Amino acid sequence: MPEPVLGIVGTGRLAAAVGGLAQAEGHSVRVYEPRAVDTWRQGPAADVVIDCSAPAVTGQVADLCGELGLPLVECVSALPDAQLQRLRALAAGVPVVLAANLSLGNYLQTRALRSVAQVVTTMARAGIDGAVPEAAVLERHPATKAHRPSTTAELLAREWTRQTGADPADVASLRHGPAVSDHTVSLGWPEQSLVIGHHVASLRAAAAGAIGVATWAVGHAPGSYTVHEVFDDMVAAMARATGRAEESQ
Ligand SMILES: NC(=O)C1=CN([C@@H]2O[C@H](COP(=O)(O)OP(=O)(O)OC[C@H]3O[C@@H](n4cnc5c(N)ncnc54)[C@H](OP(=O)(O)O)[C@@H]3O)[C@@H](O)[C@H]2O)C=CC1
Ligand SMILES: O=C(O)C1=N[C@H](C(=O)O)C[C@H](O)C1
Repeated sequence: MPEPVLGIVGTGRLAAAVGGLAQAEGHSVRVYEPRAVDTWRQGPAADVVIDCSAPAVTGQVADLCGELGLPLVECVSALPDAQLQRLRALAAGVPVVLAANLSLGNYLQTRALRSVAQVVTTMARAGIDGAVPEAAVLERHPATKAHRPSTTAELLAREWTRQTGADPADVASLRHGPAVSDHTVSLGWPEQSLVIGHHVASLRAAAAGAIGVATWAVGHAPGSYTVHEVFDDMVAAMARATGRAEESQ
């Protein structure tokens, strides 16, 4: 099968990082300018769409993908419920990957957090008092970031709650400093603490994930996937290909 043409919606920082890396890796790219929707249906379509724009644009992106049957990698954060519902409806016909954080480090951070949560909840069920620590999430982005908290911070908090049944004590935001982001989960017991942190210095981290996930989405069945489900699937395929036991989730 020929390499898919990657459609990128956006002209900002993330779009530039995805487009720059895609071209450096030899992918064909079509840019969909978010303020020129009337041009989107002109010329040959892409094979998959990577939305790097803004919540105001997501409905039009979903319309395009629905009409042309194109898989969608949705990278925009802080989507309102109405947009998320629109994407769920779209997923009946095409693969839709919800990808609020595309970096490998966030995937590993989330898996590490889940692993810790599973151990301490097992200890708590066995009757060990105080096994489950108090959690807190702190995210930092530059002052230019549009909303707070980041969707990534909300997802880390939700993962902790899902695994332990306890909400983090706080999900806090800091707006200062350089690109791109820091996400820190602090776990505190009275006598000790554990910090699971992830620092991103370049949007190339997200761009690499976006290109891999978009390529995965082409040819996959319609449905709604999280980016971490896609990474799980990729890791399982690598484990099979290298003859190792499949990754346990
Ligand atoms: N999934 C991930 O790993 C990552 C996700 N993100 C998320 O991706 C999104 C984009 O981030 P970033 O590239 O830094 O943002 P930028 O502000 O640099 O770019 C946003 C893009 O959307 C366009 N846009 C914004 N508002 C509108 C509007 N109302 N109508 C039409 N077009 C609009 C902008 O056009 P114009 O310049 O003309 O305003 C620009 O092309 C954010 O939601 C961010 O949180 C960011 C990094 C990583
Ligand atoms: O705006 C950003 O830069 C980022 N936004 C995403 C989020 O809100 O979770 C992911 C990452 O933090 C970069």
